[in-house]
Amino acid sequence: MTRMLVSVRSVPEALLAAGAGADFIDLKEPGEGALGGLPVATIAAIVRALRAHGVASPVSATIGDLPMHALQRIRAQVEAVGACGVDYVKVGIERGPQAFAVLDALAACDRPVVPVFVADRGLDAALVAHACGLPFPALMADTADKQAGSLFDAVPMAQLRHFLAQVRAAGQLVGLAGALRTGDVPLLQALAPDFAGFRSAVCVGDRATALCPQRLAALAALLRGQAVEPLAA
Ligand SMILES: O=C[C@H](O)COP(=O)(O)O
Repeated sequence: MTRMLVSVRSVPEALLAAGAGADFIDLKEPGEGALGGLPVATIAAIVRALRAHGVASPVSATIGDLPMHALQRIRAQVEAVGACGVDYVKVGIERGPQAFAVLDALAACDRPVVPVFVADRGLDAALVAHACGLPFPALMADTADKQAGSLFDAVPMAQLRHFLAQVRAAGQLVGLAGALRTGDVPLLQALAPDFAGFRSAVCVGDRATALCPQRLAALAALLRGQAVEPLAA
């Protein structure tokens, strides 16, 4: 079964997502871009609060939307976020020649990094193959432009299948995200990634607004294969 990753920005949101059955709690500031970063003090506080409430689910956090040429800042931010006690540090990977060196540098970090391929212009199979040869625990695809439709609008199904097959063959976990909606669940179930990431689909309004408990519960049920009443748009 595809596990549910939910992106949250605060302690109350993190506890809400955990209570709704999120398998992965992902810490980010959705108002700051696709991989918007939270202050490290906030990340550390959320991790502490989750553990204090007995939530054992893995926690990931993003380093913010940094360009591929900012390798020093990427490294420093991976270290700072990793030191907050998260299980995974997510780093956005923009396609282009510099991305190969960034992946090499991330693989050499002492932190468990999950590269997130920014897939608005499709996935670069050579870049993915490079990441598959490095010791990352998981690889993800996501989109930057959340207004342009979902990941399934940006990347052909055949390319997504190939991505999953490549990552699985390397023994890594594979995750998909990108403005995924409840209507995309059948496509997700057809692909069966190890996990799928959500923010837009579980908010009251756009992804920068508050989490909606009803939408969270409905999505969790759908991913478990349960029938749910349609929610108002
Ligand atoms: O990592 C997952 C993302 O935060 C998903 O956000 P989104 O559903 O708005 O694309």
